[in-house]
Amino acid sequence: MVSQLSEAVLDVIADALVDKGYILLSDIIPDNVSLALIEKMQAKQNIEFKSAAIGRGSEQQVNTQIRSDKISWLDKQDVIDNQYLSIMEQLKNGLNRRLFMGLFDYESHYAVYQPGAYYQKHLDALKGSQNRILTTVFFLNPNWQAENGGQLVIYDEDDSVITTVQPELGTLAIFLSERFPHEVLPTLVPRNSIAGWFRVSHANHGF
Ligand SMILES: O=C(O)CCC(=O)C(=O)O
Ligand SMILES: [Fe+2]
Repeated sequence: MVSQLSEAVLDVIADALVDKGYILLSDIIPDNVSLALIEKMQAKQNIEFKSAAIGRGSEQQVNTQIRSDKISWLDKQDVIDNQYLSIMEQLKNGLNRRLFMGLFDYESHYAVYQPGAYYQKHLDALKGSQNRILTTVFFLNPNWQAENGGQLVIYDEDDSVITTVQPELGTLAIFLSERFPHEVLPTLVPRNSIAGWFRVSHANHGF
């Protein structure tokens, strides 16, 4: 069964993106999907995860000074990955209908931050690059304790903290990729998440 995002939830998300550029949600991904994603991550750990790189194309490099998570990309062909991806597809269509954002595709990876891992403050997209438009981060850690660290800190354009997000199971953060610098504080215990980005089609932008 494919879970459905209600029109009311899509309205709330669209309004928040217009008003503030970001939103934190809980309870929009059904528990059975979250649990399947957790199991999937646990099964994959240590086999299929690779050190995450920064930069794009030929400039890609692993730099553990900046980020030290390990990642594994989601795949539409995988039944469990597809449960999450189909909800993101509904989000994409719902936002395009409401805001004419022209979101075209979505790429996402599981990420595991082992004890000591972090991701220094960064933007997910260069201003004006029109590559990554909207970022999503979905957390998969039941009973997260604040003293574990590992929070996602989101800053405004003047580098003041807007919000500090505990990576608790079921929380989904959505924010405009070019607008909000953010960082993952060092975690003391393993921290699991799925980070994803909606992109526009380059074909629509003269490339
Ligand atoms: O896991 C998180 O809280 C955010 C990860 C992140 O910022 C990224 O992968 O670009
Ligand atoms: Fe990021």
